[in-house]
This record gives sequence, C-alpha cells and structure tokens, in this order.
Amino acid sequence: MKSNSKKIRIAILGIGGIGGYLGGKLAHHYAEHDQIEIIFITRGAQLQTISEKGLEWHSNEITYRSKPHVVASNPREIGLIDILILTTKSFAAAEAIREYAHCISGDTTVLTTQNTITGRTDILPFLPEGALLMEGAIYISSSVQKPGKVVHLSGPGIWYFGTNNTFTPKGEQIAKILNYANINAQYTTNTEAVLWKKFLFASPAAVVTALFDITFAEITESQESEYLYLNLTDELMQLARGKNIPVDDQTILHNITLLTRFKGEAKSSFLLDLKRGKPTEIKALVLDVIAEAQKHQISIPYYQSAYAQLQLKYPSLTC
Ligand SMILES: NC(=O)C1=CN([C@@H]2O[C@H](COP(=O)(O)OP(=O)(O)OC[C@H]3O[C@@H](n4cnc5c(N)ncnc54)[C@H](OP(=O)(O)O)[C@@H]3O)[C@@H](O)[C@H]2O)C=CC1
Ligand SMILES: CC(C)(CO)C(=O)C(=O)O
Repeated sequence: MKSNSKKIRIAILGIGGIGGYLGGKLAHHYAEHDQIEIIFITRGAQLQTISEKGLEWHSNEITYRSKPHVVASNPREIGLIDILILTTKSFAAAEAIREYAHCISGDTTVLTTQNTITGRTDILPFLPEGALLMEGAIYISSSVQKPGKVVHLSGPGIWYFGTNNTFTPKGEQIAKILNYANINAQYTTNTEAVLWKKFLFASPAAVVTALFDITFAEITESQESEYLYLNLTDELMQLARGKNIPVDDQTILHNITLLTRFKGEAKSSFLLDLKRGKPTEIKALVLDVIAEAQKHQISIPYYQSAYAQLQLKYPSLTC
C-alpha cells in the first residue's frame, strides 16, 4: 500500500451514521499510532464541530471522543490516500469520488458500505486505473444525532467487504487493520453474494419500516407489515435467481431472525432520511429493483405497489 508518505493513510469519506461509527473507532484506536493516519473527509457543521472538539462516539455503554489526525474537505489538505472508506449515501457516491479524484491513485483501495446492487457500475468508472474497489455490506443501525455526535443504536456491526472471485492479500491486511480497531470486518472473495444477501435484508426492511413508520423490531409485530416484508423478500429472491445470483433457501428465515437483532427504537436509515426531509436512497433501494426486474421480465407487484404507496405517504420523496 504505497503513498506519498510511509504511513498508511486511511480516509473515511462522509462522516455520517456509518462513517462516524467506523471512523470514530479507527481514530480512537490509532490516535497514537505512528504508522497509520486517520483522515475524516467531511463538511459543513460536522467538519466545524469535529475540527474543534473531535467526534463524540457512543455504542452501548461505551462513549469516547475521537480525534482523527486530519479533518478536512479540501482535497489539497487531504493528499493521497491508501485506503478510502466510502460512506456517503449511494446517490452521492460517484460525485464524492469525483470531488476527491486528486486524493485517489492507482494504489488506492476503496471500500464501500452502501446498500445497493449497482455500486460497482456506479463507482468503478470514476476510479483511476489500478485502484481496487472492494464493495462491502455492514449490518448495523447508526446515525448522527447532532453535529459531532454519532450513536450506534443497534445491530451486530459486522462488515463484510472484499472482492468477487479473486483473492488479494490486501483484503486480509485491511481486515487486520480494521480488526485491531475493534471493527468486526471480514474479508470475503464472494462480494456479489454477500451484497445481495444484505440487500435482501435491507431493501424490504427499508420499504416496510417507511410505509408503516415502524422500527425493525415492529415489522414482525403486525401481520400486515410482516406479510409485506415476506412478499418483498420473496420477489427479490426471484430477481436474484433470475440474475443467477446464488440465494440461500433459508434467506427469509435468516432475515426474520436478523430483524430481532435490531432491538429497541432502531429505524432504517431510509425512514430516518424521510423523517428528516433529506434526500433518500429510493433509487438504490426500490427503483433499481424495479428496473432490474423489468430487464429480466420478473413480475414484482409488491414492489410496484409499495413504491406507489410510498409516493402517496411521502409526497416529497426524492432520490
Ligand atoms: N445508517 C445505517 O445504520 C446504515 C447505513 N448503511 C448504508 O451506508 C451508507 C451511509 O449511510 P449513513 O451513514 O446512514 O448516511 P448519512 O447520510 O448519515 O452519512 C453520509 C455522509 O456523507 C456525507 N457526504 C456526502 N457527500 C459528501 C462529500 N462529497 N464530501 C463530504 N461528505 C459527504 C454527508 O454529508 P452531508 O450531510 O453534508 O450531505 C453525510 O455526512 C448508505 O448507503 C446506507 O444505506 C448501511 C447499513 C446501515
Ligand atoms: C437495515 C439496516 C439497518 C441494516 O444494517 C440498514 O442497512 C439501513 O438501515 O440502512
């Protein structure tokens, strides 16, 4: 992992719920490290507050204040990056990569966390030749509660990232760096299946929690919401199979069990965005599904109807 200095330079692009969770851990654990430098790429009130006071980080009973080595939004201040953890929303990812193009070289490895089935086609065209894209999926509910404060609400926090059908020792090296910072990251050489597995969980959960305005835990508490969740998952499984993605027959059972691991008041990031009047990931979570289903001539009436109902419930719904 070469760069313009001997240190390994790790940048987190987008200090929101996920960027704050991962970046907060990295900055805390590598604060005194002389070989690893942690950079937060952020903007607005988040940039100002973290520059002044660091990032307040909460998870269960643990609280600390993380101070990265660099907090910036100016590519010149940031410099070349070895490992870029891209934690913007899916709709902002390509633009963010373009904005920080001068910080990314052919030696940079880019890791992702977006809930999307089109990440590779969205991002790869904007990376320089040689740069390695390792897509990933993280099981967690985490959000920014006010500028400078991130809270891990629930979920196991496991982050699978990697390559598809090829092995690279870089993947294992990066997993070790993340694991030393207490991040439960696992390198995989099977990202296509991993991303779909997460998407099969996250997309129906986002739609149902938003339509019924409920938490993850509440999905299985009413017949109506559980029925919709199961049917959306079933349609997605048909789509995955239509695309020759291997899908475990136990997916529905597995996902219902997983829902119970998101305890308490945890809401999907999609619902939180709707409630805050922010742009949402409707394209990645719903519209891309509808488009792919049309391409593969797979009928998905529950998704079609859920999209229409979402538009009625949230007239300001935007990408
Ligand atoms: N939150 C969660 O619990 C989970 C989220 N995910 C996925 O992870 C991804 C991130 O989600 P989440 O953390 O909730 O999103 P957030 O909206 O909380 O955070 C995204 C951050 O990226 C920043 N950003 C966007 N573009 C730029 C840019 N060009 N330069 C600097 N900063 C930028 C945003 O800043 P600004 O606010 O100024 O736009 C924001 O702070 C999503 O795809 C989501 O689906 C996956 C699992 C769980
Ligand atoms: C469903 C969940 C919480 C799983 O990590 C998620 O990805 C999200 O809310 O965006």
